[in-house]
This record gives sequence, C-alpha cells and structure tokens, in this order.
Amino acid sequence: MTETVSADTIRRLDSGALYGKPGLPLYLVETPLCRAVIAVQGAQLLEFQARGDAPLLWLSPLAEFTAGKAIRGGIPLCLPWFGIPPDASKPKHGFVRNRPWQLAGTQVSSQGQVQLVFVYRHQADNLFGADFSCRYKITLGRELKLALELENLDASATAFSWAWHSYFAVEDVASVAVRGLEQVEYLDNTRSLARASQEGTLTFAGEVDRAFECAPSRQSIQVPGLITSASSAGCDTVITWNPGAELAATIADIGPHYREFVCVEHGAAFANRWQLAPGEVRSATLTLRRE
Ligand SMILES: O=P(O)(O)OC[C@H]1O[C@H](O)[C@H](O)[C@@H](O)[C@@H]1O
Repeated sequence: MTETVSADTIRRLDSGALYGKPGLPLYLVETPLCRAVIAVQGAQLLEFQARGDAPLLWLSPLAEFTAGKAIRGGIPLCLPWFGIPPDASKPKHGFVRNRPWQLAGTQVSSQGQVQLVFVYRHQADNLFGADFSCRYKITLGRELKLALELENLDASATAFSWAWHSYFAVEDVASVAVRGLEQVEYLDNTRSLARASQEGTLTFAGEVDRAFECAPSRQSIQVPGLITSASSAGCDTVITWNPGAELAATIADIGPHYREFVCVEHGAAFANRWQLAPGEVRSATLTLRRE
C-alpha cells in the first residue's frame, strides 16, 4: 500500500444520492476490481461487489438512514459488547455502529486494492465506563479484508465483546447451507442460550440464532454460489442468524425480505470475549469472498 488514492475512486456523498433516503454521509468506492459503499456511521460496509460477481452483502430495501440508528444490512460492527447487555436500558450490540467514525487514511496497492482506515475513540461515560480506541482497516480488492485493532486506554482491565455482523446476500434463505460448524457446540439464543451441538450442515428452516464459541477459522456459505470466510486467531466466535418469517414480520426494516439474507457473524463474544489489560492492544482479521 503505497500510492495515494485518486479523488474519483473514493467519493463522499449523502445516502439520499444512492438510496433516495437522505440523512447519512457515505463513501462510494469504485475501482477496476470492485465497488463498495461504506457509511461514516459505524464505518459500516453497506455494499461490496467484485467486478463481474454478484453482490456479497445484503442491504435491506427497507433500511433507514437515520443518525444514531443501526442501518439494516452490510456489515455493522457490534462493539464494545455483543448482544443484550445485563443492563437492558443500554443498546443491543454496543454503540459504535450508531456513531460517526473518522476516515484516517486511504491507500492503494500496486495491484489496485484500495484500503480505508477508520478510527473511533471512546471516552468513559455512563454507557461504557472505560476509555478505548478502535482502528479498522477495510481493504477492497477482488475479496474483502477486514482488520480490527482495539486498544484499552483505561487504567483498569476491561472486557470487550464484539462482532462483524455480516449480512450475506442469498437467493432464498431456505436453500442456504453453512459448512464449517459441524460438531461445534453453540448457545441457542432462541432457547435462552441453551447449549446444543451442530449436527451436520447448518440450514435455515425458520428462526436461527446460534453463537458458536471457539469455532473453526473457516466457513463456507452455499447461496447457491459459494461465499467463504477466513478469520484469524482472536476472532473465534461465529454467530448465525436469520429471524424467519414470524419474527421478521415484527422487525420494521426486514419484514418480508428475510428470505434475502443470512448472517454469519465473526468476532469475540461469550467465552471468547477479550479481556484487555490497561494499554493492551489486540487485533483480529476476517477475509470474505465469493469463490
Ligand atoms: O436487530 P439487531 O440489534 O441488529 O440484532 C439482530 C440480531 O443480531 C444477532 O445475530 C443476534 O444473535 C440476534 O439475536 C439479533 O436479533
């Protein structure tokens, strides 16, 4: 990554210009290798498509672009906690997905991959009582590479849980199969986190909400083409989610569109959460692509 990126490769525009729903600033990245859209809020990838391939990510046609509200689809980053916190008055999945991030740098490699680095700094408050900072590198080529670096800036040891909450575009959720989780134990969020073991390939007949701790580093998702994921150490939890018809009907920005996506999320949650000493930095990576 050496050269500077030309101004027409990365353009900043309002969500109104792309989706007809004004309200949030976005970056549109167009290169000979791919096209991507990233919201400033949450540094959230909304679209990624290698040239000539089908879109990798699903963005809800009912997505809202309202400051402070999570955008349905793409890859929201859930952090500094994943799921519902013990204090239920606090937001689900933390707050960094609902806050603006700063674009700290851009570069292009000699092979044409474009890299954007986003940063977020939190100062201890009532929501989360520890200072921390995140550095999030998004590399856009024929594949998508994500790298997160989290630093505990607090004087005390602090626990963090987080996930890249990827929504993958599928033809029909009913014919999707996820491989790479066979025989792995999971917490079933549809049954108060009861433990069970994944028997065979994971399919989506109705609501599925499973958190696999200490999961293998590779999964494949048959959509019916193949999407593959490869994660590094430190990114050991996989969460699989689709609400199914009944629950989706109660979620305003999903509704009848639940058939169009599956979430196969990667991060560090439950038993895999990160316990960071004062000043400790920890990182993880995830690579996603269509084969
Ligand atoms: O609606 P959200 O806050 O974005 O959460 C959407 C879903 O995220 C994860 O996959 C959780 O395991 C689910 O329980 C949750 O419903």
